[in-house]
Amino acid sequence: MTPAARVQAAIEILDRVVAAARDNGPPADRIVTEYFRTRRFAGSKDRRAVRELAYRAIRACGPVPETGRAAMLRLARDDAALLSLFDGSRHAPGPPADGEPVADAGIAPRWLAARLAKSGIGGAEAAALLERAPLDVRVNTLREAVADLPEGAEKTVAPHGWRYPPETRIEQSEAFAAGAIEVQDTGSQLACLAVGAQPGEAVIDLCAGAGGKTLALAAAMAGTGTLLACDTDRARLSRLAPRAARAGATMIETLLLDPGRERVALAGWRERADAVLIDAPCSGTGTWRRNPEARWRLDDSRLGRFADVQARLLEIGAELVRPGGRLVYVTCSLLDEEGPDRIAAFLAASEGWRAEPPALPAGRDRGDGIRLTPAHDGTDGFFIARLTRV
Ligand SMILES: C[S@@+](CC[C@H](N)C(=O)[O-])C[C@H]1O[C@@H](n2cnc3c(N)ncnc32)[C@H](O)[C@@H]1O
Repeated sequence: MTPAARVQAAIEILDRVVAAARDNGPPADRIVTEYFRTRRFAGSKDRRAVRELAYRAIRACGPVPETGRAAMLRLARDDAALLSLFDGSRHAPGPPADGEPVADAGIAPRWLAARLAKSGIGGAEAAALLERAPLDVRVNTLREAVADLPEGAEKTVAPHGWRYPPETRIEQSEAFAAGAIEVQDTGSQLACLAVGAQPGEAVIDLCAGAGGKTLALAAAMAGTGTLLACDTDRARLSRLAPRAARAGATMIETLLLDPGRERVALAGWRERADAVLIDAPCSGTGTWRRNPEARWRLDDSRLGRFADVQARLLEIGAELVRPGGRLVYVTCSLLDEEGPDRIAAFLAASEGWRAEPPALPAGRDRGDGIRLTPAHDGTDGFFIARLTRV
């Protein structure tokens, strides 16, 4: 593909990303994969270049752009070489017309940028939300003897964490195939550390998804004790078993929950868990480095629904903790309404709980918990609170 044809391809992808943001369609990475499935002529260098261009344009636009072309023109405003490729030649985008719409720059749609600012995320903190994320891995202590760590890593602050440059193809390494390493952001590793899971304990991962954090808990527990992974999403939860097998985490049990009837399925666990992790569904404002188009999918009512689910999950999780046990609440959001405000409301409404923010090697206090941010900690954005049942 010529450089100009790559720009046109990125514009076509952006059109699909914009439509998907409006209609709750697939995420950008799936759109990119789909786009190339029917365009076999594009080589791997073309694909990488087109993908990179599309993501740069997504990051450059604050509000949802009108079209893919308007998004690309925003990027081209500050990039003369890119603008020169709008030349109307074969497979190239046509030259910009006078008065043609150009998307607005910014961190996020205005209302959302204002919410973040109210939560103390503005300026450099906000800009860092859109930087390219590094590639972090966690050495799986259940399997670490099986294969060497691939070269090129730097140690992170997480006890078993290492960092690679973003373009590293870690999934092709022997260590990955052998289950000796897991791809996991440092912030996510620290959220698991906050649980303080010990060998032999009974631990519940209430929102386990495909088990990213469950596997870290299993390693912290040295593969012993009881570890129950729950979720309401059958497809996600079903991805856990093969991952657990690869990681050598044989003690994990899974439990598919029926939304609204979680308490029924978990009745036998009341007041039995040493620790419950609630990695709650949230807006994901802390993970825009990886999914920058996610900021175009939020609105006020969606945020309100997240807050309701978070409050409910806190109540459900709290009932499972034994006296003296820990309840750890995590969101990958930097909005106070999904973090400190939820914990403050829970503590105000519930007796017998004490906030005990975990001692982590990164982060800053925020409300009754700890906040991690890309700018301050080099991690995805997280809020992590630990409560003890007294
Ligand atoms: C942030 S994700 C979890 C990510 C996962 N812990 C990991 O580390 O990869 C939140 C999860 O909560 C699940 N969820 C939503 N509502 C739930 C509910 N009522 N009970 C349990 N899980 C729920 C979603 O299906 C989603 O997988």
